[in-house]
Amino acid sequence: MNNSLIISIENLCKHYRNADKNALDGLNLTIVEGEVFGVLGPNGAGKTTLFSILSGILPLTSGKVTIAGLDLKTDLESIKYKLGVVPQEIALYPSLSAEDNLLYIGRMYGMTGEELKEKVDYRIRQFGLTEVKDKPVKTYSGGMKRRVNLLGGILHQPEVLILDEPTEGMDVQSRAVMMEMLRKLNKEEGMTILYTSHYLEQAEIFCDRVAILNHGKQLVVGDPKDLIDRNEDRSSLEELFLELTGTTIVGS
Ligand SMILES: Nc1ncnc2c1ncn2[C@@H]1O[C@H](COP(=O)(O)OP(=O)(O)OP(=O)(O)O)[C@@H](O)[C@H]1O
Repeated sequence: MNNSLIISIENLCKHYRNADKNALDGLNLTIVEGEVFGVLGPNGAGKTTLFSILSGILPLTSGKVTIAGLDLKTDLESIKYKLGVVPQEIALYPSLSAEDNLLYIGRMYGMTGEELKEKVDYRIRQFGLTEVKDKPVKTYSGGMKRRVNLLGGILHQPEVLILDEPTEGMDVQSRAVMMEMLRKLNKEEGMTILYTSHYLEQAEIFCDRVAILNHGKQLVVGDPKDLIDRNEDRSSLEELFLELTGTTIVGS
């Protein structure tokens, strides 16, 4: 990990029409290249809103966001190629195979021919999907579909990977496989990862830094171990989360 800034969020606010308060209320975060950054918070804290803005799905109300030096307001088209966005829902055609789904996604990113084929083959081998690659996705286990879904988000070799609850609803074993894939992408390929999870134990181990949000504001940002150690009576991120938000996280 080096110290170059890859995402900068300055005074970001989001106000939904007819809402009585801001969903994001003056958020300031910086994320450096190669970092694994966790955005944590109870239901309604603003995590999905933040990720939707960073992914270009939702417009921001005010503030400034840059990704890889590009301004989100004016350079969205170029940013699209720097970002890999992996939604929680499976964004695949069920009757197509993993290979055909990935070829299709690759073409949407402008890849073609041998280059595309090689990239798809490589990812399929790398993440242990060779045996099932020709079978329709609808015949896969839930965990396997989520793995293919992830591959769809990284085929174009993004600099930043944005994941909303990548292991939500998975069994323990599939969760471990998914986390190992993400660890590889971060450690071996240097992908910056921005992720949210309800699994605080997982976030504590996986993240270089976390931000805990509530009501659209950041309550604390830092290395989870340092944050926990600031109070010697505290022994986990879960305890810190409870202290700050007054709630245990739903879903853990
Ligand atoms: N389309 C919308 N219109 C109005 N208000 C919205 C809309 N989407 C979200 N909100 C509100 O914005 C706030 C932040 O919601 P958001 O979904 O970003 O939170 P979250 O942290 O992702 O929650 P969860 O963990 O439940 O997914 C909440 O108060 C929510 O009710």
